[in-house]
Order: sequence, then structure tokens, then C-alpha cells
Amino acid sequence: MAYIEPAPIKDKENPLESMMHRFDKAVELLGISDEMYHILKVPRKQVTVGIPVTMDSGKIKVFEGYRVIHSTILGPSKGGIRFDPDVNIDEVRALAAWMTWKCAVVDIPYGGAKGGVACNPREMSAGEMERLMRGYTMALLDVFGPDQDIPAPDMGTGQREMAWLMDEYSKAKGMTIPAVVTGKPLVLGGSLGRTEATGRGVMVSALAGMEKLRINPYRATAVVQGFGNVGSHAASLLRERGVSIHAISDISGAYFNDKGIDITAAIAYRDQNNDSLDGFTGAELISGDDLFSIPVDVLVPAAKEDVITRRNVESIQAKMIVEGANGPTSFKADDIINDKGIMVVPDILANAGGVTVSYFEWVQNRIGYKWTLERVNRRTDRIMKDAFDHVYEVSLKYKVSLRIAAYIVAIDKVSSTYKFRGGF
Ligand SMILES: NC(=O)C1=CN([C@@H]2O[C@H](COP(=O)(O)OP(=O)(O)OC[C@H]3O[C@@H](n4cnc5c(N)ncnc54)[C@H](O)[C@@H]3O)[C@@H](O)[C@H]2O)C=CC1
Ligand SMILES: O=C(O)CCC(=O)C(=O)O
Repeated sequence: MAYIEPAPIKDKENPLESMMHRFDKAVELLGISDEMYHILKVPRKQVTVGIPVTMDSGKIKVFEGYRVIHSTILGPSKGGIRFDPDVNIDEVRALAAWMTWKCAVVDIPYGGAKGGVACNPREMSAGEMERLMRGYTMALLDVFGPDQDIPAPDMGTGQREMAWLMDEYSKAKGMTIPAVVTGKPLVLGGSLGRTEATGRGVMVSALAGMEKLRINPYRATAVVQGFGNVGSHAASLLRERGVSIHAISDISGAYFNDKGIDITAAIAYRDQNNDSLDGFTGAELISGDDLFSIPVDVLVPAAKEDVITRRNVESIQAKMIVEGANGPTSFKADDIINDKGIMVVPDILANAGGVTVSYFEWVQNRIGYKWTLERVNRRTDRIMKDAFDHVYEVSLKYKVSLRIAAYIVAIDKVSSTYKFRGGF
């Protein structure tokens, strides 16, 4: 089978390289065959599309978009759509594979996919965003489907974009098909609890980790990088459980207060300030880099990949890192983190609350019924806690970090499914 290795980008972290490094380590410990290794490594489908969009200026701009289906062995592929200037095919491939491993870790019947468009939502009007999202949907009409490939929000997209996708897809198919996408507004068949679900899963994982390290949440401190969907809900829910949040950050900078930041005030400020913390006065402005070296119990990176690298890892003083973002830690920092005795609750476990509630949304759409928030939250908490406990046990059995244990759990599940299904 021909497979093109990711081109190493000189002096730049590459999330695909990080994903493969951990994958290789877990595979070696599990001892799977060479054939299975290649089956799991190569994405099933990889699509690049050009999307012409009429901008408000009247000029037409062509955006490049991607959808990578890493695996469909456990069920339809699932994964968000990212709108960000840095989106590239290697990033989307890594994110798609992480979706496969994540769904397997929390034991939900989905494969993994991810999509992305290289664009800058901060510089686009609502009309431009809508035309782009509708164009992306039409370009991928044959890829998406409620039994095929089910997108969801990721960085730079949210309920609004999922509503456009659902509408465009439904119109093209001549009927309303809510289950083609999750993370929709409630009125279009969205699930209660989806918006805050990823942050909720981060909170549950953080508390589970604190219990193992005997950290009392009411005496604990945390910093959160990224104050979008994941970061702001994680901060708010951790605060509700007693944790004092000493710093938060977004693209505008980092905000520090050693008495604890008023998270409700920060969210209200961001919501009234064009989604930005710029000018937030409840804290001292510090550099984004300094946020990582604040001595706290828990560090939650919830922005983007490769923010913890060999360059800054030595300065980290947190006892735990709970990865709200996908791939925030470069593999080159893994050994130093382990030597420092820092517990890392890895992305494919810690941020799986989002896809878990997406699965609940899809189930509700398919049975035409709405669950209460209490039911959604109770089931999410149980799935997250069970997944944490399982990964923790495997880490003790194999004497490895939680990250490698999570890969072992996932790869074991996906490879045994392949073996049972056979038919190669
Ligand atoms: N939305 C979801 O349900 C899920 C998201 N994730 C991951 O969580 C991460 C964040 O996603 P969302 O919260 O949905 O995105 P978002 O677009 O809602 O928020 C991103 C936040 O990160 C900030 N940010 C961007 N670059 C930054 C930088 N260099 N330094 C500090 N802050 C920076 C932005 O200003 C914004 O506050 C991504 O890695 C995403 O893949 C993972 C699982 C599910
Ligand atoms: O909710 C989903 O289906 C996927 C969310 C996502 O993209 C992720 O977990 O990284």
C-alpha cells in the first residue's frame, strides 16, 4: 500500500508527527501486526475542495477546505469543522485520527473524521461566513450523511455554522435531516448540554485526576489557555466545583489574578466585547507565554495544538495538565513532562465530552425525542469517569503515562473490531 509520510516541517511542530509518535509507542506495547498497523495508520478518505465565495466587496475569493475520514470501522465517521488561518492537511489528518481514538476511548459507536477551511473568521462578516459554510457543505454533499460522516463544531465554528450546514444539506436532499450534523441550535434539534459538553468533560477529568493526586478542589488553583467554547466552560465548571482560576487567556493576551478571576464576569465581558477578552479589567495583563509558568495545580490548554513544546515545558509548574484542546502538547515535550512527574490527562480522553454529547444529540434526532439536561449531564459524567478509570487502570498495567494508556485502549478496540469484521 502506497503511503506518503508527512513531510517534516523544519523547526515547526507538526501535530501529525506528534499523533504518529504516540501511536507508534502504543502499537509497540500492544504488539499488533504490521498489516494492522498500516490499516490503522492510513486515512480511509481525504478530500480537498476549493470553495469560491463572493466577498462583501463583490470580489470572489477561493478558499481551500478539507475533510479527512480516518476510520469508519466503529460506525459513521464523526468530527468537527475548523475555520482557522492555520488549517492545513497535516493538521486535519492528525485531528481526524484523534477523533477515531477519542470515540474508541469513550466507547461510542463512531469512527473519526475532521474538516477544516483555511480562513480567518475574525476578519469575515456573517454573510461571508454563511456563504463559505454553505459552499463547503455543497462541496462535500456526497461525503456527509447521518449514516456516513457527521460533522460538528470546532475552533472558529459553532451553532450558527452548524445550522447553515444542516439547512444546505437538507435542501439539497429535499427533506429536513437534522442528524447530519451535531452542535446545532436547540430549535433545530440540538441537544441540551452540547455547548458546554467539552468543558464539562474537562472538568470531570480534572476532578478525577485531582482525586488520584489527592488534591482538594476547594484548595486547588488552575490556569486556562483559550477562552472560547471549551476554555470558558471548563473554567466556569471548575470554578463551580471550588477551583480558583488564577489566569485565563485568549488571542488578545493572558489575564492573571492570584486572588482568582471572576469567571462569570469574564464570560459576560467577552460576550459584550466581540468575543474577545481584550481590555478585561478583572486581572493583570501578562504575556501568553507567562501563563504556562504560573505555579498552580491544574493547567488547562484549551486553544490549539503545540502550545506546550520543548521550548516552554521546563517552566511548567502545574501538577496536572488537562488537555481541553486537541494536541496541545508536542510529543517532544512528553519525556520531560513525565520526568517532572506531571500528570497529563490527554486530549483523546479529557475533551471527549463534546463528541459524547454529539452522539446523544444524534441519538435524540434519530428517535425524534428530547432528553432533559439532567439526563444528558448524568450520562456524560458517567461515560467520562468510566473512561478515565479504565485508562488509569491500563496505565498502571502497562506502566505508562495516561496518554499512552489512552492510545492503547483505543487502538486495542479499533484493531479488535477490524479483526472480527475481517473482509480485507
Ligand atoms: N468545540 C468543541 O466541542 C471541541 C473542541 N475541541 C478543541 O478545543 C480547542 C478549542 O476549541 P473551541 O473552544 O471550540 O474553539 P473556539 O474557537 O471557541 O475558541 C478558541 C479560543 O482559543 C483562543 N486562542 C486562539 N489562539 C490562541 C493563542 N495562541 N493563545 C491563546 N488563546 C488562543 C481564541 O481566542 C479563543 O478564545 C481546539 O483544539 C478544538 O479542536 C476539542 C473537543 C471538542
Ligand atoms: O462533537 C463532535 O462530533 C466532534 C467534536 C470534535 O471535533 C472534537 O472532539 O475534536
